[in-house]
Amino acid sequence: MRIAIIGAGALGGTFAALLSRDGHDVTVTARGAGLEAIRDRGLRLTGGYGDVTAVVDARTTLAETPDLALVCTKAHDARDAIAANAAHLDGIPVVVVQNGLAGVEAAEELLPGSECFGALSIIAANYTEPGLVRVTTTAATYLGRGEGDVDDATRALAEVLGRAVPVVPIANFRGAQWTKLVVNMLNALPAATGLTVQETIADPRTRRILTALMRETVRVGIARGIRFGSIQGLSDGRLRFFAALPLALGQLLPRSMGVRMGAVPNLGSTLQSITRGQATEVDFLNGAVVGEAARAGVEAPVNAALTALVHEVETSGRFHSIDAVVAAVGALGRRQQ
Ligand SMILES: NC(=O)C1=CN([C@@H]2O[C@H](COP(=O)(O)OP(=O)(O)OC[C@H]3O[C@@H](n4cnc5c(N)ncnc54)[C@H](OP(=O)(O)O)[C@@H]3O)[C@@H](O)[C@H]2O)C=CC1
Ligand SMILES: CC(C)(CO)C(=O)C(=O)O
Repeated sequence: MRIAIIGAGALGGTFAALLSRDGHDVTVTARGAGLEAIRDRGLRLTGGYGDVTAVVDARTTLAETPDLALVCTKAHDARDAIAANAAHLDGIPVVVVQNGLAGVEAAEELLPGSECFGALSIIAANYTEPGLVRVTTTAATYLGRGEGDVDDATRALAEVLGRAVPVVPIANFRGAQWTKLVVNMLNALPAATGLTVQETIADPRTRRILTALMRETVRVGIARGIRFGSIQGLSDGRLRFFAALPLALGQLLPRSMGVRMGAVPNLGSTLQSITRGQATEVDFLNGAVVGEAARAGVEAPVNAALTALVHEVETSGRFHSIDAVVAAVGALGRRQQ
């Protein structure tokens, strides 16, 4: 199959290399140093899925219409990247591989002739240097669309992609985006402090704030009438139970996520943007929780505080100490026993 990957960074690079290894004819779009490196040395993947050097067609925008495309940019770059390639994307199936709640709707709006799907990946991939990606945790990617059952098109697509990388078709994709949003509460604290995800879970002070972030997100989802979709053992029932627990007990949730993630240090995709001096997706993650809370007429103070802290790091280039983060959000967390 001719498959295009729009945005060959950490996850896009992972999918491009693994789909190329599976025999597909892969084109990637990239820019700057990434584009140069992929053209010069191929797309290099290392870590959990083995070592692959994929020779792929790399360009700034597509020159031909592929059979299938995966949009793998960060959320804030997705609209521009889709628009720049719309002439060759509109009409073909498009999978938006993206965290947050907004990705699939944006693609549907910009590509009215396409069938659009969403993919929620639990893979942890580190864009180590231009053109080089290291997979630090292997895990499933969940594919779906809408709120209903798995349809035939989703099942067929999952089968094609699943030959290259583990892909699970899921029902209630919309609800699963919310479940992934809860998982992505792992991202902001590393971006605010420079700690890895594992260090964030290990430290009792950051783990407590992380639990408060996750619990607040589930409570906002409930206030918005969301039925959480099942991914990675997290179901609607389990999340509702978690949201009712006191913070001390709720900490079992991030702890179990840390165990699944394993020991290879994971920066998370938001801290990776910071280390590259780029804008982050925080407005689409913690910021989205704040926006959804406002729509439900409730508050999300811990998510609001973390959104502000990450924006401060984006601007100053300096991480906050754990003590400073505790001072900024600790009082909020303590109020929410
Ligand atoms: N990394 C991970 O482990 C995981 C990430 N995710 C999610 O997957 C999505 C992608 O994240 P991730 O792979 O980490 O992001 P990256 O920033 O590593 O990769 C995105 C790539 O897209 C490129 N890009 C952006 N706009 C364009 C454009 N217009 N044309 C061509 N290339 C473009 C970027 O280039 P440049 O470098 O120049 O900005 C970058 O290389 C996010 O929503 C993230 O939250 C989900 C699970 C795990
Ligand atoms: C699952 C996790 C936390 C993997 O790193 C992720 O989605 C991200 O980094 O954005």
